[in-house]
Amino acid sequence: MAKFSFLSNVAMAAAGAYALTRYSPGHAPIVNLNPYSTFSIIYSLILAWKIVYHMFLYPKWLSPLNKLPKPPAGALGIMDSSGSVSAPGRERWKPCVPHQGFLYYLHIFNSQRVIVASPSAVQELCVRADDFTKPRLIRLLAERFLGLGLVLAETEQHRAQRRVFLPIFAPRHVREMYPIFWAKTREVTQKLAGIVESAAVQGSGKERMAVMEVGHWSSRAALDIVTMATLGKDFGSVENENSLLAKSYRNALEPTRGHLVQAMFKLFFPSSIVDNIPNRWNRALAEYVPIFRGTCRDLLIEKRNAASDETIKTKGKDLLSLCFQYEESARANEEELIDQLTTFLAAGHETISVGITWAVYMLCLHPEWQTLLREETRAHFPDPTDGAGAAAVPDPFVVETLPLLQAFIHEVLRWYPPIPETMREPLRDTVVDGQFLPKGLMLVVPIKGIMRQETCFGPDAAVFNPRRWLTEKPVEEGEGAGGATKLAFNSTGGATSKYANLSFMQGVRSCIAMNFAKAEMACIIAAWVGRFKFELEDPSLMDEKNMRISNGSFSGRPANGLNVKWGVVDGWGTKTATKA
Ligand code: HEM
Repeated sequence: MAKFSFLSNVAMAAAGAYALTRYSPGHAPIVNLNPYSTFSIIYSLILAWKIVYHMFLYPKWLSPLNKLPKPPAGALGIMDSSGSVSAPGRERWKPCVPHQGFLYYLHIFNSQRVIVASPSAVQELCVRADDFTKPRLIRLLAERFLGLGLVLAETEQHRAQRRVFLPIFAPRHVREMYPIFWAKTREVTQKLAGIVESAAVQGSGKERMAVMEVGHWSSRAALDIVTMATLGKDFGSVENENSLLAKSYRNALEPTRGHLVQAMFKLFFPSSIVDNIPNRWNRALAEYVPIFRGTCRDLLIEKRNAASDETIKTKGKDLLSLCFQYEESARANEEELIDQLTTFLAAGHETISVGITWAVYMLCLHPEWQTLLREETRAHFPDPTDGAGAAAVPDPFVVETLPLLQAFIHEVLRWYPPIPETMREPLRDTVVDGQFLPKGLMLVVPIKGIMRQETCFGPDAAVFNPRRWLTEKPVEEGEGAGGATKLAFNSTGGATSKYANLSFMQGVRSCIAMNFAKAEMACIIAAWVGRFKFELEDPSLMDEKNMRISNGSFSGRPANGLNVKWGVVDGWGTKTATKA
């Protein structure tokens, strides 16, 4: 894209115009034109040549990548936005195209892209993290609100940040967060149960069901949990959907197709121009990003003032304390600390909300799993709607090993990974798995496509089957009868390689909060399936082919939301729980 640089074109045209009018006026493109017109003509010719060369000649005929297998369908025209290159499209056609781990296609404006589709090639991208950075497009899309936090930082800066922030997501520390997960889970579950009950009172009362959009509620709960767990502050989004933080997040940070298109424009034109176009995305960013970042700034100041005791700043494991440690070790300034806070809020909110939404969709498609999970979770979780049970918290060690719940969550994350694809860009010309990849090429890792390939998850990879995460194990002595077996969770799911299991990616750029995410999802899904039964409002969605998936942001979620009929299931029974 650097070849398209706006400034270099202007400079070349200006130099050409100057040279022609100054030294050879008789040979200016059209005799007697003034320098401005000469400049315009030369500029147009440069642009036209670059467009023809970079958009047609090179990608379609001259690029060495052209020899790689390609999508079988889809006219690769100037605006190549055919279905064959969309994320769901890729996943559909890939198994039909024989490949050696790499596929080539042309994206918008015929920009070249290579899909990295084999675990061994993905492994190289993960292991050689310093050679493959996040592409410029991703930085342009997210930098304005995330800054250079952990998601966007690269190489040495990334390593320094990751070292500092790892402890907050260590398994032991995540287990200490269960009271937070559970308190918010109780609050949202009680609120939803109340809505269902009042819908039943107002309606016929027979059905005791209410239609609610799953993503709306999972998003509110996830935002509160991530702010409580990382910033120690409840912004009350479950209580009030228009709470300041929820509203500013929705309006400024929620990724939309508009933001993506705007970021693409920045590949061709300077950010200072694109960011100042008077459109609704820029207006929203200008209005709400300062509110969001201002909230984070206030929290930092509050914590700094409160932490007069140096040990709180240097030994604490909460995010704010770690921010102070980062400030000291990396000599970071306040804006960089705010970058970290916004990064964690954004990365930890949308993904979980999307994961829970897909889990409820899968429960609707597979009602037998509602029954199985309800039985298991009611036996091991306290009743979240029991007003008197506020002090009871599920035991993290039990939750981590509950076979059915864990198997179900892992299969949902395999089948509908909240981040269905990611991208990388080689920092220099390189070779991966024997394939030459030029510097700056956009590499697409089709996380979802890979996890649905038979070569990665076995012959039934293209089927939703939580049982792939279960193994029969002999019952240990002291547990019961000799020779008997029990179901146990197995964490590989039968994947042929660690690098086939990519819901959270792998290596040093993998999700830093994987344990946190799984624990939070376990609490919410257990509480909801224990208390509610689910049915799709639109029965046509029982066929997954009718489910449209949004493709305009980092996460893949139901394009039109997920409206589900929620019904309260009475009873809960005795539960095993620890006291907080
Ligand atoms: C089910 C929920 C989640 C899923 C599926 C998920 C998935 C991922 C994936 C695939 C990546 C790698 C992205 C890439 O390389 O392009 C990633 C990175 C990251 N995630 Fe998550 N994530 C989840 C939840 C969370 C939560 C709750 C947080 C924070 C509280 C979080 C914070 C991050 C951060 C900071 C990174 C960047 C790590 C780095 O580059 O060192 N994620 N996540």
